[in-house]
Amino acid sequence: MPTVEALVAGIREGRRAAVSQAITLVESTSRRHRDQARELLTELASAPGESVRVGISGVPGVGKSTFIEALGSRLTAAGHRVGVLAVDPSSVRTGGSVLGDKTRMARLATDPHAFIRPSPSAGTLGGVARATVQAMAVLEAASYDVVLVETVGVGQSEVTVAGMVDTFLFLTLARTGDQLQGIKKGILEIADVIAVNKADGDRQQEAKVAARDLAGALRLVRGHGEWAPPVITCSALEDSGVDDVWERIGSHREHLGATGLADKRAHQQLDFTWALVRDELDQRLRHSVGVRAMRDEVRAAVLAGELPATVAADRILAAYDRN
Ligand SMILES: Nc1nc2c(ncn2[C@@H]2O[C@H](COP(=O)(O)OP(=O)(O)OP(=O)(O)O)[C@@H](O)[C@H]2O)c(=O)[nH]1
Repeated sequence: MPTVEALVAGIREGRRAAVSQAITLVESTSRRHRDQARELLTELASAPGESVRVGISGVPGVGKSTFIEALGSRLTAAGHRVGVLAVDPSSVRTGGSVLGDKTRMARLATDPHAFIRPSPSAGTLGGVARATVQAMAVLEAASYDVVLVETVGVGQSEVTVAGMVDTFLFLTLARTGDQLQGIKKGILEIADVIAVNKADGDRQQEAKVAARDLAGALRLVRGHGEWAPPVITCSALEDSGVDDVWERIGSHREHLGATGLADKRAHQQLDFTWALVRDELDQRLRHSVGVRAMRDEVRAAVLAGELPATVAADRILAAYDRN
């Protein structure tokens, strides 16, 4: 691993190897690497790059990779530098595929103006989020002016990604029957733009109907005066409507305005600060010598019904504090 100084220089020149090594560094959980990563990010922060941060989510098979390939290729053709990151905290990969898998974005993977990085496999969502936010800073310092963060439509990962991007795009499919059944209410609350994908062939009409239904449902969820997330249709496979989605992302940005965007990012930083603190405390608790020494005993006592949870928790905390 090169020195932090060399990495910073390489990143500023936009050299891929340096970007890649820096991301490996920020993904590492070793103490020494964490210290180096902190030093690196402090250096990079002195020249913050301005970028468009977009989260992209949807259930496995909705077409996220295909969509990112289509959108990313359009953007690089238009002169942008595009970074693609992924947040996938599940140990068992969704549908067997790795998010951010380069083989599924073949064109973008060989595009000199794009940088794709699969999700770090590090266990907890907090750990993955931490690495991703830092990887985003590395990409921005290397002049990637659009960063796309892919995540799956399961669990907490969408909320986490929504907390690190400017605009959150939710990809969905037209389904027969109850269109909204498969869509969690929470998603409608965090989505800024919704696109019904696979609107091609004989599915176009169905997709339009689904988009209209969804737009109706959204009106019930969102209050007056708030940003009304547009619901549009697209086909990532045929690359139709993808430009429209990008335009809507731009509209959302305009709606935020410069101060709105700065404010949103500042609050994200604050939330992230506390998330990091919680994550670190959790790590310390796990590695606490005092807690380790009594963990098995407490476990057995709680399982046997001999120790109430409240008392057990107090004992664990006392052991941690004594450390
Ligand atoms: N007809 C049609 N098929 C599509 C479209 N977009 C993606 N597909 C197909 O849907 C399948 C899944 O696409 P992916 O892009 O791998 O989907 P994904 O959401 O990234 O999937 P996971 O990584 O498993 O979560 C592939 O066979 C694609 O070719 C589209 O716009 N129209």
